[in-house]
Amino acid sequence: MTKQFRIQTLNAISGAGLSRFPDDRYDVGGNVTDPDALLVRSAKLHDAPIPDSVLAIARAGAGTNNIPVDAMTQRGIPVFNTPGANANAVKELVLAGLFIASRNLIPAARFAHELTGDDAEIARAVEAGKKQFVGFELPGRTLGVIGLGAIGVQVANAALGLGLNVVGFDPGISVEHAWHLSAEVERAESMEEVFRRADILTVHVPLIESTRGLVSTQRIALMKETAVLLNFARAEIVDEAAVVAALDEGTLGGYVCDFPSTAVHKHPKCISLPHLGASTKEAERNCAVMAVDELRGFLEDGQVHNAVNFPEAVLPREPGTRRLVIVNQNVPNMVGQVSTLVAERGQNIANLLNRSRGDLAVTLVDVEGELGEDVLEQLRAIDGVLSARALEPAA
Ligand SMILES: NC(=O)c1ccc[n+]([C@@H]2O[C@H](COP(=O)([O-])OP(=O)(O)OC[C@H]3O[C@@H](n4cnc5c(N)ncnc54)[C@H](O)[C@@H]3O)[C@@H](O)[C@H]2O)c1
Ligand SMILES: O=C(O)CC[C@@H](O)C(=O)O
Repeated sequence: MTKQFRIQTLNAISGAGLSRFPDDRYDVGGNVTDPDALLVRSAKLHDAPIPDSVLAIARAGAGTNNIPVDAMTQRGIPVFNTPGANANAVKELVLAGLFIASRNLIPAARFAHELTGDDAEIARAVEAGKKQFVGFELPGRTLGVIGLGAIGVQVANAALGLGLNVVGFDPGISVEHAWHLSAEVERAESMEEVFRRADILTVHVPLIESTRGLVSTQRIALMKETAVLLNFARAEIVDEAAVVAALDEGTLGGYVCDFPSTAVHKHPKCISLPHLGASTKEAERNCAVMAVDELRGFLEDGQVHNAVNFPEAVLPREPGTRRLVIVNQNVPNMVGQVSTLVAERGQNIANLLNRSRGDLAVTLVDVEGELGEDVLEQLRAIDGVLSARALEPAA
């Protein structure tokens, strides 16, 4: 039996999320063809053809740099992500990164793993060898945080609890995140100030053109020679060649990241983890649940919540009405043309919402009576309309 919606998953997605797609109406899986929506984690979509059937894409995670967002915007396709859903998991790994760096835990564990002999020989080797792993304590040191969004705020607040001084920089901090940031976090006047002052510096910005290579040769040159750089955001935010050069020259103390590469994974002053930031059961569940709910909201009701390229557009369904979901360019007279078209058919509009963001707008129109393919064709023919769908009355 053909089901109403088809969802193609391009990564392993937590069953806690997938089970929220009602089985009688959704076909879900990796082999689904002609999908209405794609559900991904880190799968790279830039070079993959995205079928014409796709109405929406959801990223079960924070970063959307693996998705061609601008091209999707041109096609009128919303790209959803799951803000904050994995922030605690990343915060915990960043804290682990702090301890890994401050106490030389990975080389120390490697040393212990390699010990040979009986217990007495091991005990002697331990006492002789441990001096090479002497670390430092955190209270009184300064953590620099660049990017105070869902993750950066949690990292900053937790670091205060460990006795660190925290200095942060984020010129675009949201009101919501500012509310959650401790007043004890000092606000830096510039990014360079953070690089200069940090004993440990951590980056929590998205990978976009303006943040690519943000940790550059010039900025690393501002850092203390003993400073440690943490990168649990994206590999490309850091100029790896510059980091390796600074580590080799002794002008940077260490690099802990979530992104192994040929440049760093075997370097004696680098620790890299295999992109584990969001890999907890809790984060995988939170992200999957949020992403599935966002897709269902859009497919079933035309609602837009947490899209990175679309305006928020949330309008409860008007009982008994059919809903037009129109994605259009944000230009004058779109709503006028849509409502005229409906009125000329002698149909009443029970409710209407028009929301815009940049060059794009979403128009939801709840209409009394039938809506056939003819009205959709007329809507799609309006200059500036990118897509139009009609939804049956809500169950
Ligand atoms: N390692 C992992 O598994 C993992 C998991 C989750 C997120 N991430 C990465 O971490 C990034 C941040 O996640 P988040 O949930 O905190 O996102 P977020 O959107 O809540 O926060 C990002 C913050 O960065 C700020 N920012 C942007 N450009 C900046 C700049 N040039 N200087 C200073 N601040 C800037 C923004 O204003 C925003 O407040 C994601 O985009 C993703 O790439 C990695
Ligand atoms: O899905 C993952 O494992 C990683 C997700 C992470 O990189 C993100 O941006 O949220």
